[in-house]
Amino acid sequence: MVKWTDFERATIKDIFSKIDSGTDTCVFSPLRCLTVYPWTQRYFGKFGNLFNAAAIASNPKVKAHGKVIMGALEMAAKNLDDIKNAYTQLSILHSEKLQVDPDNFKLLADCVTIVVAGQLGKAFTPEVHAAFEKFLAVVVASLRNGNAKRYRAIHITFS
Ligand code: HEM
Repeated sequence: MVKWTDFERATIKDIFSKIDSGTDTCVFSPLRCLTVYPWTQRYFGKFGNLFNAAAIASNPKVKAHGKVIMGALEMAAKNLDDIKNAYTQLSILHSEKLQVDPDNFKLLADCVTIVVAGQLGKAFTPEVHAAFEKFLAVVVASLRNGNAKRYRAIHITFS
């Protein structure tokens, strides 16, 4: 079980109170991810035009998906003591249905960090960064969990 200090709990809560998931700001993390790591576009065939940074930035489906991702991160922040269980369905969805290479989770998490750092400015101190990095590491590990189960199952089948 992950242990959180009072400072980490307060910091994560504070960050989500400062990020307004109703605004365009939360859109920047998938936008950045799809632009900087273009291979991630392959999972979003249904999203239409992702041809270049301008197309990605003006794509309404990317915008909507940014809010969906921030919603999932807020859900993790509200379930700090059991993110793994809170993410069970999401993890299975990404592993079994969407078949996302789990290495991509860390890339998106890094994009979220950059966006949050930009929004918080000077308030994003090294200590705040460390707390948020730990939070995202737990989110990424919880999302990877479905894959771990899948590969264990494959291993059992073939051994
Ligand atoms: C911090 C990491 C991530 C979080 C919190 C997250 C969260 C979510 C959520 C909440 C959904 C909607 C699930 C539903 O409809 O029930 C979703 C869908 C999806 N995610 Fe992720 N995701 C993450 C990373 C990624 C990455 C790295 C990729 C691919 C590179 C990806 C690809 C997708 C795709 C293709 C969908 C379906 C989109 C659609 O058809 O509307 N996700 N994700």
